Amino acid sequence: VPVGYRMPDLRPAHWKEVFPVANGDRQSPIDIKTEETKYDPSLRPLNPSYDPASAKIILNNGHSTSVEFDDTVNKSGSFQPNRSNLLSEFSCSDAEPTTAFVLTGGPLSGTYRLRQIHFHWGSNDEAGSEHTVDGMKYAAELHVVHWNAEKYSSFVEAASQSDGLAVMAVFLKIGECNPQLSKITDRLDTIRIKGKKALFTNFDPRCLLPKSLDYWTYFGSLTVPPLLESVIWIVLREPISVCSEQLSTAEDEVACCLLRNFRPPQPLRGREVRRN
Ligand SMILES: NS(=O)(=O)c1ccc(S(=O)(=O)NCc2cccs2)s1
Ligand SMILES: [Zn+2]
Repeated sequence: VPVGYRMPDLRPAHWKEVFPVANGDRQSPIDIKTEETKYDPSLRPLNPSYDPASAKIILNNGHSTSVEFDDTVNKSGSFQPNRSNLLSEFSCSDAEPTTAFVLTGGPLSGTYRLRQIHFHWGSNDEAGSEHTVDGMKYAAELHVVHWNAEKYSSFVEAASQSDGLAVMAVFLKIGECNPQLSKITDRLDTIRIKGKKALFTNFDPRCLLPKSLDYWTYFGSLTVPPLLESVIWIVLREPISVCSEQLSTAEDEVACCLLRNFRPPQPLRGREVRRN
């Protein structure tokens, strides 16, 4: 390390020194005050449909564990379904096998393509989620990251546009063990150190979603640097369950870099939180 080089302080309170947008007026996460959310009849049902074969790798990127998907299919949908590549027996829902991996409906206009999923957790079962509900923290939070592939030609371009990204957030609460989640936590030992990645496919994120897809939605930002204010947040109201062992596996396996990777709630700055 060069003499005199001062490692930047990576704690959330110092991010504004490197990313001034941290003090912006549409930062995430937020505390969702349920009494102040507004019912909006124009909000449509969410329609996630994912192709399990588009899952590619599991990655420890230093601040979270993520599953990366192949989001390069061109607009014409060159992927042709057939028995062998649909692996529908891997699907957890009786939904029709799909050839896309997109999120449509909800508050979105257009088609948002799946890019990656990742988790935020804490060092114990009491804290870990980024969004809170009436001040209550969940044990962890899953983020399903999509980008507006209809309007923009790449994820990085979309990430700098106000309607570029759509992230579906799912709360994890301590309860029954979650066999779908085990497909990920059982692989964490293969990516123990930062930057490590491993093959990971035949995974349908729909299997991690709760029964109800009712949601709150608001305009916000990435919750990690570069904190870009380009995210339409869709927070599912029903949590999924995870057992302590699964969460402690995650914390133990990759505790080195991920012990506490959740940003505290940010000022609402007059924004509205709508519900369907
Ligand atoms: N917690 S969250 O859902 O807000 C995310 C954190 C990281 C995300 S990313 O992997 O999509 N990279 C985001 C980008 C990096 C550079 C340009 S955009 S999304
Ligand atoms: Zn996240």
